[in-house]
Amino acid sequence: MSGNVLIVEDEFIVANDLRVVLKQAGYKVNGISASVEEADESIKKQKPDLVILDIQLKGKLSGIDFARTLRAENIAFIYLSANSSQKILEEAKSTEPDGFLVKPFREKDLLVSLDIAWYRHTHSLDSKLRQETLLQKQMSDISQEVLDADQKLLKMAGVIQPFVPFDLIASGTRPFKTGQFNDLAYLRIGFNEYQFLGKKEFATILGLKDPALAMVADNSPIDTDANIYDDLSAVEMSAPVTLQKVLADTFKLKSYLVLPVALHNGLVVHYFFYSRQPNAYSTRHINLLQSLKTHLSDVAQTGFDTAESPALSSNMVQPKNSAAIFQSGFKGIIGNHPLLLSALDLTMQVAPYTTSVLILGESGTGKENIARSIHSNSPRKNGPFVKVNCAAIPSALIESELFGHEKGAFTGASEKRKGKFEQANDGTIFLDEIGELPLDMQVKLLRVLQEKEVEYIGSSISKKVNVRIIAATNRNLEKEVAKGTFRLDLYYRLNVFPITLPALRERKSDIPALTEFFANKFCHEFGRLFPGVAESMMEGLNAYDWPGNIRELENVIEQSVILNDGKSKLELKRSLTNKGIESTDKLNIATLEDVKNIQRETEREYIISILRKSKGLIRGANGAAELLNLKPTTLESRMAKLGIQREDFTNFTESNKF
Ligand SMILES: Nc1ncnc2c1ncn2[C@@H]1O[C@H](COP(=O)(O)OP(=O)(O)OP(=O)(O)O)[C@@H](O)[C@H]1O
Repeated sequence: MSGNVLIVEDEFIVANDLRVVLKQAGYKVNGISASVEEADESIKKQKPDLVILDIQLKGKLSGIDFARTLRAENIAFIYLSANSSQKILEEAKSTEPDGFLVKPFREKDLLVSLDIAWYRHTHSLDSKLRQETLLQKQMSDISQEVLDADQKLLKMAGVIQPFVPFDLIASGTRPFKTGQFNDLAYLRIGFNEYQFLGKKEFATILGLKDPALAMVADNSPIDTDANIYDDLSAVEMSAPVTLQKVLADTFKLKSYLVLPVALHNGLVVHYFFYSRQPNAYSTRHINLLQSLKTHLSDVAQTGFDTAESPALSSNMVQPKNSAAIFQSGFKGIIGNHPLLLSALDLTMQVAPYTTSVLILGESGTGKENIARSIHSNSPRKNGPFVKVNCAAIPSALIESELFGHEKGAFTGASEKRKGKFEQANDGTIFLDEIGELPLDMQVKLLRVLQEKEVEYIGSSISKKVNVRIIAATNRNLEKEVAKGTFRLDLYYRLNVFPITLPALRERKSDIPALTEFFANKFCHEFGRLFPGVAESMMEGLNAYDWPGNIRELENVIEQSVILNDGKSKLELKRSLTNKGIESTDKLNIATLEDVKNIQRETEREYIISILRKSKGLIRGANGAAELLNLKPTTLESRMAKLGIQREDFTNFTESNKF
């Protein structure tokens, strides 16, 4: 990058040093400001491409305050601070900086940080602009289609969702003429699935007949401008019962945004975007919606240009059985909890671009599935998807594994070998457990990210690669940065587009669908009919906290299927209650491996007890396979996995010990 830089720093010596280094590197320095007031003046006179921003400044306002102005103006900025404490990092992070530099810093670090910041800024800005242009086009197409109002609103909901995420979208004329309730709404029930709510449905769901329905709607505040309500309980105070309050109670909504739009016939239609997240909306959303006002007005024109809405006769879009929610475009991803859907929105938003993605979430939350979805929804889908588990490769081999080696580069390198980056050429590389990468490898990875080329061990020739990078970790990388075990520059480079996956305990409403999905899968795998899940088991699954997330649930269901007799409903074979968690604490369960060990042990004990009954007989009448209703070959392979030997049970007597 070479462009205009503004330095906002109150220590003159540091600021002057920066100016010299930047000039030598070919940047134009717009000026030095020692306070937010000075910096404000400066950006009004000449807009810089990038700002280097000290956190502690002269005057009342800090760099963090100024960062909000820069964000609103879309100017890239890097923080400069003598303090990289967790608290400052957290506060600074909330302003979405393009980089962070800790004083004292080396000249090289400064230049690398500027490069990374510019990359991050232009990439996210570029992709935002591209997407918003596409949104304008889609909205214009929808407004011109010949469709009923409810169908137009449905289509619009689908295209707006990634930009203004909502759980419920509604539109209706305001102010109300009593008796003419004509709101249309869609409740989000899947990634691309919405349930229609018209007058009839509102009346049923809210338990109100028409005059009451219209009265409740009339009680609601009528906004003349776009507005955000962060706290739906505050709305409750302003009127006895409002439509917003009833909707919030019914659908557990926490915040909403309202946008009034004038129609050609003089009526005003209000669009409402409701979210289950508190503080879900900001002026950024309002600005975007304002830019779509013409299309929003055209869309509403169809439905609200006469007194009676044609959509009132519309049918409800039937929700699918909640037990079988497969999200379209996402292979093997089950569930429709709003937190999961938000992560899927981000996945679809970023998929078409080459932007690096960082997937965050506890172990077993489905990070790999998301990485695969990004790849399969990208233009690289026909290219390779190469997974590297950074935690599983011995540190001595990581470099050759990632970048390849020449023949004879080290002892044992008898052949020239391509590294994973080259194998992933024209496709995607998925760096799982990136938090485990040793520091020296982090430097090398940063180089690949910057130069887009790899160097084999034992060779000085670089090779260009065209690879999209997706990284994942279950660690808190900011903490690792503060501890000094993860490089700040690499963190910023990877963190261009973070996607956080919820833990299973945060999306418990998805447990029944996941349970049914896994139970079906394992019954099919073991050649059994699926007899259903016992109510007691479902209660146990819902009450548990799932430290191992979906992977642990999958293991528990597999175990229940194996240990089930194939006729009765599935039962839990070990206690999963929160009491169980206390006891697991006592058992010192710290990792997923500990959880798996307990599961293995339970299964082992159960199979042993059956083998005792059958006196070591596996096949035939009264054999263990029959008692367990398993194929003998399946039982034998489980026994081999669990280290159980049949011979130990032939001539079994009570004195035998295991
Ligand atoms: N939404 C989902 N629906 C159904 N199955 C899922 C879902 N998410 C994950 N799984 C399954 O759960 C298991 C664990 O998922 P995955 O390996 O992607 O997790 P992870 O977060 O990458 O774990 P780790 O951090 O340990 O690498 C896999 O078998 C995966 O197929």
